[in-house]
Amino acid sequence: MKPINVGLLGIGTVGGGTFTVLKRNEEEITRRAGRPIRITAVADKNLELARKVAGEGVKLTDDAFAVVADPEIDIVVELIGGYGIAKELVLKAIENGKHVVTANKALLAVHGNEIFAAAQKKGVMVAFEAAVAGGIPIIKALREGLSANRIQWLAGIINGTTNFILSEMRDKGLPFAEVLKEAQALGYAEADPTFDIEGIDAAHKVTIMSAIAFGVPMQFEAAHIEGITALDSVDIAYAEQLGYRIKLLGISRMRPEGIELRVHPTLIPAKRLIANVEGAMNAVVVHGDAVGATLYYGKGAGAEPTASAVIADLVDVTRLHTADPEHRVPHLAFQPEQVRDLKVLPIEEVHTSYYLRMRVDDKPGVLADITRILADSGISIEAMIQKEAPEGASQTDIIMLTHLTIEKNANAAITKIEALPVVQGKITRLRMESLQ
Ligand SMILES: NC(=O)C1=CN([C@@H]2O[C@H](COP(=O)(O)OP(=O)(O)OC[C@H]3O[C@@H](n4cnc5c(N)ncnc54)[C@H](O)[C@@H]3O)[C@@H](O)[C@H]2O)C=CC1
Ligand SMILES: N[C@@H](CC=O)C(=O)O
Ligand code: NA
Repeated sequence: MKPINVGLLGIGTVGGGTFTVLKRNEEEITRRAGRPIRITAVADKNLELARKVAGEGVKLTDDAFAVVADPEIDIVVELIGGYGIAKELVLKAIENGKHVVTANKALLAVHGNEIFAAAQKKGVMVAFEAAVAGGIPIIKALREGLSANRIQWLAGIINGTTNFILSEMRDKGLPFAEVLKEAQALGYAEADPTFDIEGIDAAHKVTIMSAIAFGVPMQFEAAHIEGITALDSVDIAYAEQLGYRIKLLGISRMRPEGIELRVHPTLIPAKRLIANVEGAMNAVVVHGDAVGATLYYGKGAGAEPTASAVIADLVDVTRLHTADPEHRVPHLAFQPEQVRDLKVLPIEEVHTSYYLRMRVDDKPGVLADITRILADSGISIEAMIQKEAPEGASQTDIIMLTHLTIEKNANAAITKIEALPVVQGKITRLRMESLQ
């Protein structure tokens, strides 16, 4: 059977893993795909690296556009990253009638609407399993496995670097900067690690999941994004005492009036399976009206786990290469003309519950003042701890967990509580999700 020819753009962490796994499992993969999948050209601006990884028998170049223009290439695999040259290369590959496989979530979250429209017009596939949660087949699950459902919400630990940092800080008490360096050395972090720690990478991924779960366009620019840099280790400890874990979650929920799309540190009950996902592991919970809650778990970063998803896409594209475009699974799960223009809700309209930590004067009546403001705002309290003031101290910490409310309600109540003379400084507020 004639092999399918692949041009690999970028042979770094994921590109290197893809090359290695494809070679190692060649026989198994061919049995699945129906024909051999061969990387026949590699472009990397670091030619020495390309030579070292790919060896002999493959065309090597530092000009990625030469691969994209090569008439012998059937599928272009983009593993360079970023929104710059990667966008030009992907659009050029599509224009040249080539299928594209990419792990580039940044590119798809920001320019996906344009890229998928171009691919649709040209009748080529753009496959992106590796772009979300690395090796976990979450795109396949959302796009195909759950297609009977009205998906109601999804929430995931979708950034390995930050989950690794939170786990190491909690378990070993290591400082943030040290753990970040380790995550970089292990190949988990983005080229610019602020994308990881500020929640941007997770927002890219939840934007993509939201689009294919709900049949809406990519709306990254409307996502609410908070990372883990402002997180205080005292809150990690208080959350534990209350039976919760803090995880950086990407959350998207379908509501009749719009879509919630947000990334922030989140308290989740410690007894949930997802609360126990540690290190660079990822996990996503998807809730469908028919199936209920489903959980997907696995390695979300690293060379071979991500290569696993890239190659699964190569197998899919190879199988469907000769199929009529109408018989292929739609890029974004819904038929293109069925994509709905449902907008992302502002963060003030989000429905959630809260963890509040405040420093107060250690005087009688303080608690009554605070609970009155919350009650007047229609916010009920689920749990509370008041720390004993240390010997001789005149102030103490109160930690409260609230029931569900609307964010603007919580904001108004927090402003009123902060204005009380007995409350010192700003209130620390974290969102909580029950994930049931
Ligand atoms: N590392 C990981 O665990 C994961 C990475 N991804 C995504 O996969 C993509 C690749 O990531 P990594 O392999 O980690 O990056 P990397 O930095 O290890 O590899 C990128 C490669 O592209 C080459 N390159 C850069 N500019 C180029 C250009 N103009 N022409 C040709 N080659 C060029 C670099 O020399 C490098 O070898 C990114 O989009 C990333 O977000 C997705 C999931 C997991
Ligand atoms: N930097 C990302 C890599 C995979 O997408 C992460 O840490 O999850
Ligand atoms: Na995946």
